[in-house]
Amino acid sequence: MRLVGLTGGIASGKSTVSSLFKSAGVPVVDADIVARNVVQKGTGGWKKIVKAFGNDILLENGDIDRARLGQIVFTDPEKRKLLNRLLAPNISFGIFWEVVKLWANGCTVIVADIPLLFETKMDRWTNPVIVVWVDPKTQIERLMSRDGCSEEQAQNRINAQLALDWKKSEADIVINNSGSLDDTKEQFQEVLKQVSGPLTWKERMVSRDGLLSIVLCTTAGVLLAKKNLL
Ligand SMILES: CC(C)(COP(=O)(O)OP(=O)(O)OC[C@H]1O[C@@H](n2cnc3c(N)ncnc32)[C@H](O)[C@@H]1O)[C@@H](O)C(=O)NCCC(=O)NCCS
Ligand SMILES: Nc1ncnc2c1ncn2[C@@H]1O[C@H](COP(=O)(O)OP(=O)(O)OP(=O)(O)O)[C@@H](O)[C@H]1O
Repeated sequence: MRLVGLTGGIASGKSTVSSLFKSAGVPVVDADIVARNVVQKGTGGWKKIVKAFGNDILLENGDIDRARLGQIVFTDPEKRKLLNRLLAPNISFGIFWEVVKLWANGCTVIVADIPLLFETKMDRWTNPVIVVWVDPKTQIERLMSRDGCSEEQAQNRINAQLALDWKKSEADIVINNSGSLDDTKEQFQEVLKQVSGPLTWKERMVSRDGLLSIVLCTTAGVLLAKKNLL
């Protein structure tokens, strides 16, 4: 199985590229969705947040007030570290579980869209790593326009992550999303070819069918050896 890492900076275009993967039939695990699910009302993640940040962090219906929590953690690095530390195990396990489900269904190429792939060192699990890059001016403009936030708020969010240029330097594949959507789609076609190329023998071994073959061959080998010995 090939687990492709897809990352970048906030509003650099990860979701845009992951939609292209989905349209091409490649399954995507979305860490932002996992991160939302693990803090649903009553879950372990929700309890940890309420304990650490107090009842003030809740909306009237008991859900986490994401806008409020965002305001806190994107302006206070210590609070952000605390939130990250609390949720990291839940999020990594959630991502792992989504991958296992796809693996069990026989998927051989899976994309993991993880904004904090490098920050959480999850890049160790993925190969290749795709970084969706955008120039700083376009990034801040798109972020402000999508989230309706001020330049200062947008900059705080950008500063909460490792520098996008550094991520670019660590990437196996870079998609430059500073231009038009068509431009990105064109680059994507090349990336898709690379990512869906033939699996290496190691990747074949860890795919579901590869592992099943190993188990079957080993069992057959043991049975044959036993028969010969008797
Ligand atoms: C702070 C929260 C409540 C803000 O919620 P909101 O709905 O406004 O944003 P959303 O979850 O859609 O995230 C938008 C983007 O913000 C960035 N981001 C989110 N959390 C973080 C973080 N802890 N540090 C840096 N950037 C972050 C990512 O690029 C993400 O794609 C929320 O992002 C959260 O709970 N974050 C902690 C969980 C986490 O680490 N998520 C990232 C998954 S790897
Ligand atoms: N090539 C493009 N041209 C114009 N707008 C774009 C392009 N790519 C993305 N956008 C817009 O920029 C915004 C950010 O893109 P997107 O949501 O894909 O980023 P993201 O990296 O997934 O963000 P986040 O880190 O917050 O999850 C969106 O409003 C999207 O529609």
